[in-house]
Amino acid sequence: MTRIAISPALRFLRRLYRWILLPVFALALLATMWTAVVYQVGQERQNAHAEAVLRSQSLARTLAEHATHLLRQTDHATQLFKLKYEETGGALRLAEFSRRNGLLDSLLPTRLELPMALLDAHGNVVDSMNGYFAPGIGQQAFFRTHAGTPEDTTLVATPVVEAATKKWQIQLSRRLNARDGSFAGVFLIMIDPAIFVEDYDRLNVEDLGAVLLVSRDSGLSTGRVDERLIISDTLDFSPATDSADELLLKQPFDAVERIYSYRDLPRYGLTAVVGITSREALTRFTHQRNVYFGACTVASLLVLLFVGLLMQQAQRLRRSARQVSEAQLMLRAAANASLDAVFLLRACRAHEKPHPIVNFTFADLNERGAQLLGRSRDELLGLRALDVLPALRERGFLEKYLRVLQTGLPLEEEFEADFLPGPPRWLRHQIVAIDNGVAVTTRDITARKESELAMRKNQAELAAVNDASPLGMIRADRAGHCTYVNRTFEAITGLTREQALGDAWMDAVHPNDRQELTASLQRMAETREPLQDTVRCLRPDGEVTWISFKVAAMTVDGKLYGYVGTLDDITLIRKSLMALRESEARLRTITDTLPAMIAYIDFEEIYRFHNIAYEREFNRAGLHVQGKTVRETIGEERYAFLAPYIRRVLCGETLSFEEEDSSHGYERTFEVVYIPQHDVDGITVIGFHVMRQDITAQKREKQRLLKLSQIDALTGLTNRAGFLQKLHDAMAACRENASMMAVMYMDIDRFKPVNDTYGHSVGDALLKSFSARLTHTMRASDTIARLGGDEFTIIMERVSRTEDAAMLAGKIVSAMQAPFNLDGTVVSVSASIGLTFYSDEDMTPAELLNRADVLLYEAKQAGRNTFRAGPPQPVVHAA
Ligand SMILES: Nc1nc2c(ncn2[C@@H]2O[C@H](COP(=O)(O)OP(=O)(O)OP(=O)(O)O)[C@@H](O)[C@H]2O)c(=O)[nH]1
Repeated sequence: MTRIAISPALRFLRRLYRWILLPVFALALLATMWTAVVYQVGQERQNAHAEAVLRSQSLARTLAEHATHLLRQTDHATQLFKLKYEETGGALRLAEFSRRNGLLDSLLPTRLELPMALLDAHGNVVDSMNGYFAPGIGQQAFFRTHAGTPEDTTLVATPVVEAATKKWQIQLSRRLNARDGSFAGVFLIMIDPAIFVEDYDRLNVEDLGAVLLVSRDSGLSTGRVDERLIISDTLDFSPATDSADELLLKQPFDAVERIYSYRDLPRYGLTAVVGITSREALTRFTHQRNVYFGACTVASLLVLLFVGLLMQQAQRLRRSARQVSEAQLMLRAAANASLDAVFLLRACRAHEKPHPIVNFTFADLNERGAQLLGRSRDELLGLRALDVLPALRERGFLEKYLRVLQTGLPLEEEFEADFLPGPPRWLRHQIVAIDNGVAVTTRDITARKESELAMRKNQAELAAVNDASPLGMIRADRAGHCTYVNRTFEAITGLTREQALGDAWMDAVHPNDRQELTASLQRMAETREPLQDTVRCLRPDGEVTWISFKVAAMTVDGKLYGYVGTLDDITLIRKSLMALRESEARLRTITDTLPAMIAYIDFEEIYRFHNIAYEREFNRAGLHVQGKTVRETIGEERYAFLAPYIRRVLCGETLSFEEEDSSHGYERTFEVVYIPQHDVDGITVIGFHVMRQDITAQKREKQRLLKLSQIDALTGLTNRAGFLQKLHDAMAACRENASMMAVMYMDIDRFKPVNDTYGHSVGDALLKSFSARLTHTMRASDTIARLGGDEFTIIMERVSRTEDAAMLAGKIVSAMQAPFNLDGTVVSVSASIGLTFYSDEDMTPAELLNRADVLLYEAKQAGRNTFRAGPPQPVVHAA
C-alpha cells in the first residue's frame, strides 16, 4: 500500500483543524448557550420589570383611589357643611360640625383633625379649628372665585403653607350662600397629603417602598418610605420611554432603586406615585437569573470539562489511531513482504432463513495474494471470491472454508492449482477461522514440489539405474553386513535380496575363495583402499561363474559408515577371451603361411600386427616394427610416398597401388592393398590392414606381354594398338608442353599388284623392306607404326616447323621410289603420304588420324607418289 504524500502546510492545517475543532465547537456551544441564557434572562427581566410596573401601578391606583376617596369625603364634608350652614342660616359652627359623632364624623375620621376655617363674605375668618389661618386668606384667589361665582363647586388648591419646610396642604373650599342666595362666605378645609401616604399599611407596600403624592401645580412631593416622611420639591419624574405607566426618577432621593408608577388625580391636581424596590420586585427574577447563570456556568464548566476530556480522549484516540495505523501499515508491509499470499474472506449470507453462507468477499488481501489471482488488490477488494474464482466451489474449497468456520479447527493442505491465471502450480494453504470469515494463507510450493518430484525421480532413476545396471551392486554397513543388493546382483549370484542381506551374501562365494576374500576385505577395512579382484561364484544351482568385483569404503569426514561394491559376471568374457586368443592364434598361423606381407596399423600409424613374412622383410632390412610408427620404420623418403595413401585409407578408402622398393639394393615392385578397419559403428576408422605382395616378376612379364601386344609381327614396327597409345600420349604431351607434333599417314601405292604378281611372301618381304627403309629414313625418336596391310603411320614429336616435317615427307616419298630387291625379285613401288600437325586443338587421336588419312587420300588422288600436308582440303568428289 502506498501512502499519499501530504505537503507540510496541508498537514499543519489538518492538525490545526483537529486541534481547534473541539474548542471551537465548545466556544460556539457556550456562546449559544450563554446568548440564549442572557436573552432569556433579559426577557424574564423585562417580564419581571413589567410585572413590577404593573404592581407598582396597581399600588399607585390604590393610592390614588385612597386619596381620591379621602378627598371626595372631604369634599362631601364641605358640601355637608354648606348644606347645614345654609339650613341653619349661617349658625353652624365648626365645633358643632366636627363634634364627636357629628356631621363630619360620619364622613371623615375625626382623628384626622383636618384644619378647617369658616370665612364670612368679606373673607374674615369667622371660625377655624385644627390650624392657623392667616387673616389675609380672604384675599386669595379661591375666595375671590367663590365670591364671584354663584356655582356650588369645590375649588381645590395646593398652597404652600410653610415656605421654610415647603409643607403644602390640599385646600378644598366651597361657597356658602345666605338664605337669599347671596354670597355668605367660604368654608375651607385643608388636608395634609401626608395623610394619604401615612396609611402605608393599606397600600401594602413592602419595606423601602416609596409612596408619593406629587402636586402638579407646585411640583411639591410628599411621600413616605418606611417611617421616613419625605417632603421635597426636587423630585423630578419623567415618563419612561418604553412604558407609559412607568416613571423614572431623575434624581434619586436615596440609594434604593425602585420602579415607579403613577396615577393622576386630575380633579385634585395630584399624581399618586408608588415606587416599589427593584430588589423586591425582581427578587424572583434575580433568583431565577442567578439560577440561570449558575446553571449556565455549571453547564459551561461541564462543557469545558467535557471538551477537555474529549480533547484528551481525542488525543489518545489519535495516538491510538496513529499507532493502529502504523501497526496496520507495518502489518500491511509485513503482509506484502510476506512470501505467502494472505486473504481475509468475510462470509456472505443468504437473505432467507437460516441465512446460510453462500459466498465470501475479499475483505483484505496482500499484494502477493493479488498477484496470485492476477488482478490488482483494489480491484479485488469487496468482490466475491466465488465469483472471481468459480473453481473454489467446484473444487470443494467453499466446503472447506465452511467446515473451518463451523468447527473452528484450522486446515492446512497442499494441492495443485490449475484454475489460477498462469501455469498450473502447487500451493499450500492454511485456512483459519476469523470473526465472520476465514483467513487463508497461501504459499506457492511449486519449486519445492518440483524438487521433491525431481528427487523422487532421481531416487527412482537411481533405483532403476541400479537395477538396470549390468553390474551387480552391493551395499554394506560399517560392520560388513549387507544392507542392499540390486537385481543384477540377484541375477549374477542367484541369491534373492532377502537371502543376500546380512552375512548371507558370502554363501554366493565359492567355498575355495571365501577365506582369501575375507582376508582381502579385512585388509581393505584397515587400509580403506579400494579392493579389486576376481572370485568364483557358486550359484545355488551348482553352476560356477567367474565374478570380477570392486569394493570401496564410504567415508564422511574420515569416518567409515559402509561399503559399496560392484560385481560383474565375467564368465562369458573369460570364455570370449579364450576364444579370441584361439582365433588370434589361428589367424596368425594362417597369415604366417601366406607369402604376402600382412600387417595391421592403427590410427596412430603404429604397427599392431604383422605376419612372419612382414617380419622377415623388415628383419632383412634390420628394422623392428612392433609398436613403432610407419614413419619411424620405413624412413622419411618412403613415408613421403606412402603418406598420401595412408591418409586416404584412414579416411575410409580401400586402396590398391604399386610401390617401387629399392631398399634391398635392387628394384622390386610391390602390390600394396590398404583396407580400412572401422569401429563397431561402421563409420569411424580405427586403423587399416596392409597386404603387401612382391609382384616384380609379374610386373616384368606383364610389361613384356604389353610390349608384345603393341608390335607388328611382320615388320617389327609398332602395331595399331601401340600407335594409338603413342598417339594419345604424344598429343597429351603436346598440350602439356605447348609443342607441335606431326603425324604422317602413309600407304604403298599399288601394293596389291605385287601380291597378285609375286605372291604374298614377296608382298610380305616388300612390307619388311619398306619398313626397314622407312626406319632408316626416320629419326630414332620418331614412332613408326604399321597400321595394317600396306598402311604406315609416323609420329614426329617436338616439330619446330611444319616445313621440316614436309621435307621429311618428301624425303620418304623419294626414298620409296627406289626399287626393292626382294631376294632377287626387284619390285618398284612408291608411297603416298598425308601429313598433318597437332599442337593444342581439342580433338581425339582418331580425329587427328582421320585428318592425316584425308590428306593421304588427296595425295592418292593427286596421282600417288607424293604427299599432302596441312589441314586437309575439303574433298570434292566427282559427280
Ligand atoms: N603379302 C601381303 N599382302 C597383304 C598383307 N595385308 C594386306 N595385303 C594385301 O595388300 C593389298 C592392299 O591393297 P590396296 O592398298 O588396297 O591396293 P593397292 O594396290 O595398294 O592400291 P593403291 O593403294 O590404291 O595404290 C591387298 O591385296 C591385300 O591382300 C600382308 O600382310 N601381306
